[in-house]
Amino acid sequence: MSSEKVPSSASSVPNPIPSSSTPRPSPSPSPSPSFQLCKGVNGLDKVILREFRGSSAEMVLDLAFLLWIRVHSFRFRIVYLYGGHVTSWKNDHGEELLFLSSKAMVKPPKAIRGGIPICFPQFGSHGTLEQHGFARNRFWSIDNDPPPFPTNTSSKAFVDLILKPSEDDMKIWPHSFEYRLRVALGPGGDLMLTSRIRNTNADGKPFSFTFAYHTYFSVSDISEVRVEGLETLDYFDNLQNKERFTEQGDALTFESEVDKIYLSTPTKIAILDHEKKRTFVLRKDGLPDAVVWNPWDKKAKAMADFGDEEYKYMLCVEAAVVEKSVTIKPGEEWKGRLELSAVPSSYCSGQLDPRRVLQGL
Ligand SMILES: O=P(O)(O)OC[C@H]1O[C@H](O)[C@H](O)[C@@H](O)[C@@H]1O
Repeated sequence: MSSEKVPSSASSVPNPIPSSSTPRPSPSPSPSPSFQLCKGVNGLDKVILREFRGSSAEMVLDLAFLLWIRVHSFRFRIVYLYGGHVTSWKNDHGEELLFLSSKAMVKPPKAIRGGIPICFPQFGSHGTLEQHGFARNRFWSIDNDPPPFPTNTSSKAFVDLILKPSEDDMKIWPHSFEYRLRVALGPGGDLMLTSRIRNTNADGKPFSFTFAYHTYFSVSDISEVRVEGLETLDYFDNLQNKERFTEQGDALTFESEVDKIYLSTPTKIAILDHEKKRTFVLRKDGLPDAVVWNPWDKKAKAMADFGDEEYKYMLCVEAAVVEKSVTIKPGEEWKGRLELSAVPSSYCSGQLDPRRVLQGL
């Protein structure tokens, strides 16, 4: 298992979100983010993040706990505190890169259909909890006091969220934890999610969990999409009683429903969208498995929060820990990181060398 455990850290960084709603000028250029909290449209609280080199990010917190981030006025991500859920990620041309269903319900207790739901402490039905655990339909908070991140993180536009279990959560999953999620935008527009989950049990007991960043990518036409990096790997097929098989042949292509959990996957996976001439590259750390899901037509019709034809325009490739659950003792922390980039690709059938994509050449 490649999950990463790091010891507890006592130090902390200054509170990045001023408690007052009064506009606060940014401090002079510094390598750390500067913040401004003021009133935005309709009196909504707005947090503005600025980067040293002039780019900026805005976050708007509305009554429904909407958090909106904008960088350079073009690229932006929307993160709902409901579910700690990223619902939008756009490139410099304003093109949306994540799929969000037109029928998505942004209303508890239903998880939002699309974007990047967080599956924790259980992926799928691999346990006694509700499908995909409860993190995706709980209200998270802004983390005012996150422990420091390694200094090599180049991103200056980020937000830290935190989830702790409620008393009701403890009844269904009797473990105390602190789940810290940092959502960051890299200088090139990359979207980076880092999860740090700490066991804070006072009874000395370890706990185990499974996990996934259930990322819905927006694609032009599912029948024109290839996934590279998973060929020849073993997988569990959820459509065949979770039996284990080995993938044969080249890159994955799609012509019917798929719901597979690939095991011991490489740290880099590429999704090539032939029609859009775009390649998504996933880089992951601490997340050995990868789930590939498309409900196709029949299941699409059976889902109330998903359009009948929308399966054509999405593909989930989910960086995950499923086969071997993570176990952490009190005081221990697990870290799982996902980095997404979208790069132009000049893919023409038969001309692509998968190694070039996977090696970023
Ligand atoms: O409908 P949801 O609970 O959001 O789950 C949507 C899908 O998520 C994952 O990809 C699972 O492997 C699928 O079995 C499941 O159908």
